[in-house]
Amino acid sequence: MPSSNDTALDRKAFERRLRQIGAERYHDKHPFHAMLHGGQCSMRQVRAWVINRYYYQSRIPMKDAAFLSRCEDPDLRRVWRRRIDDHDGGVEDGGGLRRWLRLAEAVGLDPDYVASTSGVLPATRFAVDAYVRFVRDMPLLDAVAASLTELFAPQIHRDRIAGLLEHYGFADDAALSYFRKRLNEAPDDVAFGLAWVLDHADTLERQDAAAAALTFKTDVLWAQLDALHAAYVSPGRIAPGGWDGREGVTGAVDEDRLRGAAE
Ligand SMILES: O=C(O)c1cc(C(=O)O)c2c(n1)C(=O)C(=O)c1cc(C(=O)O)[nH]c1-2
Repeated sequence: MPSSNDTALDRKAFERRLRQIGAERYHDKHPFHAMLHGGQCSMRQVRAWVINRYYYQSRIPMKDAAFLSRCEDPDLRRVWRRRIDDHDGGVEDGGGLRRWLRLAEAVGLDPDYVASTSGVLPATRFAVDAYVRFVRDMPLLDAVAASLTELFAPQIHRDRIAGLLEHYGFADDAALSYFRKRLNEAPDDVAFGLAWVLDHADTLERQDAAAAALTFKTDVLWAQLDALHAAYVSPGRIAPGGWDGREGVTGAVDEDRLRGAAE
């Protein structure tokens, strides 16, 4: 929402404006997350989330590469390039993407199937691709501001670790290593990104643009969960091309053990 006068907010007030967007719109408020963290998801629903969310993960380093390709400031590039490393990692150990595939294995999915991204819902693709395009095409301020949903991510990662450990038999340290690692990585990213946005959004017009970018990003995240919920919870209408609940499920998984405490 644009401010009511044409004077830029001071840093503290503008930061409050940004945080308010998260308080109202971040996807931790989506009913799918309540189901997931509360142990109400079936293994089919957990797997659908793992498959679709991988698409988001896989595009994050691509959007960061798009960002770097447009960035003329070596100091900004030096800080930003670490984000690609966080997700892609080195040849031996891999990074966040490989850790996500460990989660895929733990829930009884073939990691190659998940990495192929076939079975991703069309609406998930549209939402995530829109984020990559946004970062490629919009001013750098908007692109950095869009990444600031990560301000709100550590709490959702903590809730997820606790909720999955409590409710699902598949959850252990290896399966959840993606989220634990993000708890260390995200705070540095977000401290830098927030300071950069506060420094550069020095007119009301820029503050409005940054707030709109962050709002857009909350839509990207929310739309992914809406797609998942409509396909695999209610009304259960899977778009053509969406995962059918069987493909990529590894043969010898003991469903009861994976579901564990949630049964
Ligand atoms: O689990 C989540 O809810 C969640 C949310 C977000 C986010 O807010 O965009 C990110 C992540 N996780 C995440 O793990 C991650 O690496 C990440 C990078 C970015 C970004 O926009 O650059 N967001 C997020």
